[in-house]
Amino acid sequence: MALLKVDDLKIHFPIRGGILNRKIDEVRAVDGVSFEVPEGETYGLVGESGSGKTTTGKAIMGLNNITDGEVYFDGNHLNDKKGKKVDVRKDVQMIFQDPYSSLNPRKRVLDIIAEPFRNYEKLTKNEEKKKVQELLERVGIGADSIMKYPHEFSGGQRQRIGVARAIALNPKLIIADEPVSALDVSVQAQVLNFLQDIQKDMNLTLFFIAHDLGVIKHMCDRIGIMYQGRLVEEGLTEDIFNNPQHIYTKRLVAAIPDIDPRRREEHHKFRAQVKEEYQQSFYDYFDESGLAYELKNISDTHKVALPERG
Ligand SMILES: Nc1ncnc2c1ncn2[C@@H]1O[C@H](COP(=O)(O)OP(=O)(O)OP(=O)(O)O)[C@@H](O)[C@H]1O
Repeated sequence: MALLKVDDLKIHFPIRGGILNRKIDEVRAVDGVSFEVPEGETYGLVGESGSGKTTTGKAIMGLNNITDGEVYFDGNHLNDKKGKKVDVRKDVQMIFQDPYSSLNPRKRVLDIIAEPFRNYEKLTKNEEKKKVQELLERVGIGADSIMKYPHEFSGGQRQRIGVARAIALNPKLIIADEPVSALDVSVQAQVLNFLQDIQKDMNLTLFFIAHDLGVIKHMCDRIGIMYQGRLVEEGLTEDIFNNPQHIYTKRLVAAIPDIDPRRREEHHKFRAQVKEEYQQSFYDYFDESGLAYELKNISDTHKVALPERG
């Protein structure tokens, strides 16, 4: 059974205006998204800025009001209006994009990491200290760092402290929202590998949000490609990379710089094909699919000239 099941999730935010502050329109941040994540696997949600990835992640954490659709976690219906409220705060933890702003600069590592479990476990001061030291060791930071402040650590180390805090309650699912995009490229791979080790060790399920397909390829068993609040394609990572179906996915895959010299020629061919297909299908697809779509926006984002209308 899937640990996480999201079924036709919709999250619309009202846009208010006028002197009466009435709802005049809405942003369809998430507009009918479905996927399942089996226990112990990593699911990647990829898409450009504003496509609805974070809004989906927050809905799983219970941090967003759901307009329509269902979220099930570990067999529990999380947004059943008539049913009993299910509290997933202990089982679902989040790690954030920016390790510089997500740790309180005025708190010591001891308090940062102990904070989540202080609400759940009544430990003595000594037991608490021991537990934090064990967690620090586990994430590869010396136990003697316990009295330090966040500014005394590098970005990669801070992200490890964020992970120590996230795993302190033995969660089942971790939502990682762009966990390495604020880090130097040189430390990104280290942090990703470390996350995978922790995942294996603890049989964690990971929900991984990123805009970088290279990162997603490295980490995920399955991926969903999100575009303007919808999943345009969804499946096993390998299948999506080897045989992308949707023109938007093809463009993302074609944009990955391929550093394997044996595949360079193949990749160049694929790029040329995608370019042609994109030109041909551009208006067909975007006009008829009903996706709200701003021409200027995509040409700016992808730094491409728009094709002539045929
Ligand atoms: N509380 C809110 N009220 C109104 N609109 C919102 C709210 N939260 C998000 N949105 C809008 O919903 C859309 C999706 O945002 P979201 O943050 O989920 O995208 P994203 O794919 O995670 O992008 P990024 O990578 O930039 O974080 C955006 O247009 C955003 O402006």
